[in-house]
Amino acid sequence: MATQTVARPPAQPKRRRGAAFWLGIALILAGLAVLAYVAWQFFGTNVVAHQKQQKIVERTESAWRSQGTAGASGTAQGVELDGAQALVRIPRFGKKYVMPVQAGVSEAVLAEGFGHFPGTADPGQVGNYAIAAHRVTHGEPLRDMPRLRPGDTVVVETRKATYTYRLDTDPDKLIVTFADVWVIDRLPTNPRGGVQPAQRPGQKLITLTTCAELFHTDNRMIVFGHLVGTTPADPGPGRPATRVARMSDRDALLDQVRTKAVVHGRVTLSSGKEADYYVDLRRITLDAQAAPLVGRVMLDLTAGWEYDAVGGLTLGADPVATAMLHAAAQQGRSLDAFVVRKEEKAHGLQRRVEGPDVRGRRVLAVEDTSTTGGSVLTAVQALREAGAEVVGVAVIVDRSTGAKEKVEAAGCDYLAAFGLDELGQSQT
Ligand SMILES: O=P(O)(O)OC[C@H]1O[C@H](OP(=O)(O)OP(=O)(O)O)[C@H](O)[C@@H]1O
Ligand SMILES: O=C(O)c1cc(=O)[nH]c(=O)[nH]1
Repeated sequence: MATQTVARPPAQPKRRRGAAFWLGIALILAGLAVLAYVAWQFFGTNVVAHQKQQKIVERTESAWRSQGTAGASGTAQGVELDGAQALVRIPRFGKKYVMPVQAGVSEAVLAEGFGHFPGTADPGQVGNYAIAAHRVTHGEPLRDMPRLRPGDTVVVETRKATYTYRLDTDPDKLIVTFADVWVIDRLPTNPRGGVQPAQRPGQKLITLTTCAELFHTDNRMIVFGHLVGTTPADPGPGRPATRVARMSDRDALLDQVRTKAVVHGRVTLSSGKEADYYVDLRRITLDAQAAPLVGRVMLDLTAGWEYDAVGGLTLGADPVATAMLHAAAQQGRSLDAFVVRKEEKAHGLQRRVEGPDVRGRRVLAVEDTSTTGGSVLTAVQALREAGAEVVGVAVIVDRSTGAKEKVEAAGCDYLAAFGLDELGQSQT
């Protein structure tokens, strides 16, 4: 059988790869390395940081449980060996949100959660407890900082106590450069005269700082708040109960409102609307046990505002204002009260706003409950006509039926000590 042979093609001369080829490969590899680095920074560090932060939280809680309030601890490079200095919870960020706080603001500390600015107050102390955290990368503890609102709480737990701070400012309204260190001063005073805490010495403040934008920036977003409650920690197993857990004023007042003031049944409201429940806060503001709590809680709620007289539309506002007057006096602070009549008095001095003159003064308008906001806005209008500057509106219970929006549309900030959710009511 004849065999066929296939002629082999002539061997190709080997092509030599030029410098341009290798340069291209090097650039691609460098590009991939940069991409990998960016991906690591933006995603990888988050995964690792979350795991690390959770471990620190667990270690901290277990150390506090086993050693009690007097437990021993040591530090290395500012970081407690047996866990964090404190744990921060921010209810607006969800029930599961808990982050460790460690001493200093070095990269190593901030990679593990919050850092506590050296030289600033400790939690619960007079002065300014100033803490910082990343907005992107390393677990992103403050990614959602712009969602925080005045009135939100920040809860700081230490081995010895739990401190509840209430935020007074809007993070979107204060962006500073990294060189603006006044924000962590004992009593921060804005050199440009903008957003700042109330300028009263002796307050217990908190400052949260993070990056102002999601990508690299030297600007910082800032929010200020003040202490509204302290609950000493349980001393731990086998330790003498020298201090027992005590309800905060706010919790005690909420308990009083829930048990004494909420009445179920069909009612017609002041606005003429109908509802399935009524919050009769006169049963609170005129109650021997609850009224002193009203004074302290409302002062705490509005500690971020500067005013020297308080009152509102008679009758609901009257005992709220006098409770605040007495609570302020107990704290060594001078606070006048006033009453806004529903109509100008036809005889006597024919005044609409009774009490010390409010002309030219910064005043707070209060209310026991707000439904439509109509009553408190009547007071705001009368106060403005009387020459007062209304710094804000504060109510004990907000029924979540549009009062906040209406008051804000009239140019006043609005704060409520309790919302509908805390009373366990739905919106009718
Ligand atoms: O936000 P609004 O829709 O205005 O409703 C709230 C108002 O209703 C209640 O007072 P009410 O009118 O019953 O009068 P009183 O204070 O004289 O009892 C309450 O004390 C508020 O003042
Ligand atoms: O809207 C109102 O009139 C109103 C509601 C409420 O819960 N409590 C109250 O005193 N007034």
